Amino acid sequence: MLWLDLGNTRLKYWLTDDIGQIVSHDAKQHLQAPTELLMGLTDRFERYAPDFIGISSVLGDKLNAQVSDTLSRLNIPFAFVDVDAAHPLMSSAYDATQLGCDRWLQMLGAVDKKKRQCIIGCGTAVTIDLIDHATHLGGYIFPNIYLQRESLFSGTKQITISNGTFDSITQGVNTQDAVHRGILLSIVGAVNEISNRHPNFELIMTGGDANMIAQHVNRPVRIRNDLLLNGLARYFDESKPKI
Ligand SMILES: Nc1ncnc2c1ncn2[C@@H]1O[C@H](COP(=O)(O)OP(=O)(O)O)[C@@H](O)[C@H]1O
Ligand SMILES: CC(C)(COP(=O)(O)O)[C@@H](O)C(=O)NCCC(=O)O
Ligand SMILES: [K+]
Repeated sequence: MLWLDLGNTRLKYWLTDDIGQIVSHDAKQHLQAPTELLMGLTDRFERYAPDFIGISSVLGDKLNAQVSDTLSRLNIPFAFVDVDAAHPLMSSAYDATQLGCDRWLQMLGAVDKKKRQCIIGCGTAVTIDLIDHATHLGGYIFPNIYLQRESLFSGTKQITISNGTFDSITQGVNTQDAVHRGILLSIVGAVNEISNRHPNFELIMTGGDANMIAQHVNRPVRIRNDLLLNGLARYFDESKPKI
């Protein structure tokens, strides 16, 4: 199988064998041109001859149509994930027509009916979602640290920071530190607040910035970078008659 995750910043793929073991995987920045990136990867995909391609995309109809065109040339059946708020593994209170399928798949990949879980996606957007014994209660969406820095940069005259590192939440005594530490605190603070409000929910983080954020959270966080892949596998396993 070939599994594709088209996020707002990166395309991730996993090639798995008959028993579900990963034989090849990678994550690449697509710079809003996922089809060009996919075309460059088709040789590699063809070499593994997957019998199905399962896709999670949050890139919208126009880019998804281009992705479909590109994949059609491989002559391998493929399907995009549709959010199902009444899935047998997890029901959701969220408007299913709006919920990002990556968010949903990350939850589907983690859900455990015996637990209370808080899934934090640390991608282009930071998302926090609460699941109570396999019912998705809803969540929150934040711009990630880089988007926050860009908006501060473009909305002010005296803040011209374009680089620097997000490594501390201690107060800053110069603009560069105040900006970076303030932004990191806004995300870490939100996670800590959710953690305080929902002390019985296990904190689970995934996505490109998970390690950076997790270090500053005041409660143990489980990092799981297999959630989306796990969600894709669970989804297509349930919907097998369709493929
Ligand atoms: N090699 C990399 N290229 C781009 N971003 C990376 C890389 N490694 C880690 N990241 C971090 O990953 C974040 C994007 O996370 P990701 O989960 O891939 O997002 P999305 O699903 O929105 O594409 C970026 O904000 C960046 O900080
Ligand atoms: C919230 C997201 C932008 C996160 O995307 P990502 O950071 O993984 O690229 C994406 O899941 C999305 O576009 N969702 C639609 C809005 C919603 O979930 O309500
Ligand atoms: K993502």
